Amino acid sequence: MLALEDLTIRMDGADLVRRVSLRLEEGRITCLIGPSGCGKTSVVKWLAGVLPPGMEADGRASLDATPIATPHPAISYQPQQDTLFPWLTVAENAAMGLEIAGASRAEARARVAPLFPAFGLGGWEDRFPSELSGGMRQRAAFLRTIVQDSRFVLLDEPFSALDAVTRLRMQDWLCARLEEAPRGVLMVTHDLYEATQMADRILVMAAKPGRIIRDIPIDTPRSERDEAALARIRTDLKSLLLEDET
Ligand SMILES: Nc1ncnc2c1ncn2[C@@H]1O[C@H](COP(=O)(O)OP(=O)(O)OP(=O)(O)O)[C@@H](O)[C@H]1O
Repeated sequence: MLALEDLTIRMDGADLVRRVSLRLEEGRITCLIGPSGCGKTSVVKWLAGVLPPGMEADGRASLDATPIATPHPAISYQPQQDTLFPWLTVAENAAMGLEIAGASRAEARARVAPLFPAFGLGGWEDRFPSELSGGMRQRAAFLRTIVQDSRFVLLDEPFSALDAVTRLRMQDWLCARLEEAPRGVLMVTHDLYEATQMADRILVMAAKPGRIIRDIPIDTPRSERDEAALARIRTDLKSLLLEDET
């Protein structure tokens, strides 16, 4: 289990995020939702160990109850922006995460190669990021992150640039992959459908300061979820988010 306890992030003397705690379990997806600017990305960046200079943070991370410093090899991270290296091909970019984690170039390429078709990138392996659409770049960045063997994965709006059908395909791919190889996922999303379809737990943040105001477990297995029950959860989520705006 990866635990984050009591994270407070300050900027210019004010609390941007106050006392956020959460736990990620292997095999479970936790979605983090909340209004724009409430600090979701900042929480994820802190866990990834890449909080920007100018933000100060107090908080504790632990892995199986042992305190850890971040960045940590058990945690991989896909930022909101695709951050592909423009001078590397799609195949080289996709393999980069594995190479940084210690795999040889050949081994990394062999691991990513079979995944390109499922990611809609078959035939684009030797192209450069500038030749790809925004959605393709996002899928290449997702591939680079998810192919790593880390026990925990932080995904910041991983499917935001995808069309509706591709988005459903990638959501299904991720859920199926997690059934085969359970990992703990923390996913930031603005899409309430995505959250209710995919999450085992939804954490709702409010703004000013950013804090968790609701923790909603969804215990029914994904394949057995009843649309009417999910619609009720989405209605509750909408009211919470609207209340926070007023
Ligand atoms: N690098 C930075 N330097 C200064 N301020 C920043 C930086 N990154 C974020 N902020 C500010 O911190 C606050 C929280 O931003 P953050 O990106 O964490 O929110 P968010 O909930 O993820 O938003 P969104 O849903 O729009 O992505 C915002 O007010 C934002 O303007």
